[in-house]
Amino acid sequence: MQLEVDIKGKSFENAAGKRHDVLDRIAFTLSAGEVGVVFGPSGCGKSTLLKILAGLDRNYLGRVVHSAGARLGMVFQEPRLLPWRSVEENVRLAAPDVADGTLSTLFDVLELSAHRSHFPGELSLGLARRVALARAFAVEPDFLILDEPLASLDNALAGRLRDQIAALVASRAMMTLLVTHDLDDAVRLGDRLLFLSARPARILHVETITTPRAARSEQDIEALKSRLSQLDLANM
Ligand SMILES: Nc1ncnc2c1ncn2[C@@H]1O[C@H](COP(=O)(O)OP(=O)(O)OP(=O)(O)O)[C@@H](O)[C@H]1O
Repeated sequence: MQLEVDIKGKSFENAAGKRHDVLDRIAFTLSAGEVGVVFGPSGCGKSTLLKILAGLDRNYLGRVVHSAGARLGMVFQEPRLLPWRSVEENVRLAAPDVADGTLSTLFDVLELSAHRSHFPGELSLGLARRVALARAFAVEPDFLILDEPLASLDNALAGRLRDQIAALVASRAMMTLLVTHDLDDAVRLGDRLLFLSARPARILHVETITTPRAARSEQDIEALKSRLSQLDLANM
């Protein structure tokens, strides 16, 4: 299972017909079992890139090749749950064939077991994000896209959710692509970090982390962060 991305450009037109270039050349591959992290300044085109990779936007130059039949799981910045359906129904609607055991394990890992019958309006943002993650994983995806899954959560909650995501990602050999603004999350979760430029986004630097996620010590993480934060990305 592999994703091959070779985007040569993406632009939008404003109401006056003026072209607005959002993506420049973006080429990379991602294999099953790998977590790619897209890291870039606000507004550089990350969500636009994810929409293209998810097949939601086909209006771009270049090509994106997925393996035939690849199942996609996607978690947006906003959890997008159906408000009139319970937590469990939200997940089952997306994954009607999910086995009861798989669902219980997922709810267990994401600490959602006590919330199965709650409705989205009763959930905090952190809980709603976990439901959106459960829904994406219940589909047993081959390609998982996570758009800033830890944004707007306090440090303790974000840390717990990051560990839960790491556990879920390790449980299935899929391709994962995660967008984040946070270098710490990037080096803790990613195998390949794609550093994007300001708009129109192009890849400035690719960092491949060879130490497996579970074997990365705090010292490794700090050393990596310190080296990456010294990259002169503005002048690449
Ligand atoms: N449908 C659209 N029509 C016109 N312009 C758009 C559209 N979608 C996005 N843009 C523009 O494309 C640029 C990149 O937006 P995008 O949301 O992809 O950036 P981002 O890197 O995900 O931002 P953030 O980090 O703030 O989430 C912005 O200038 C935005 O205004």
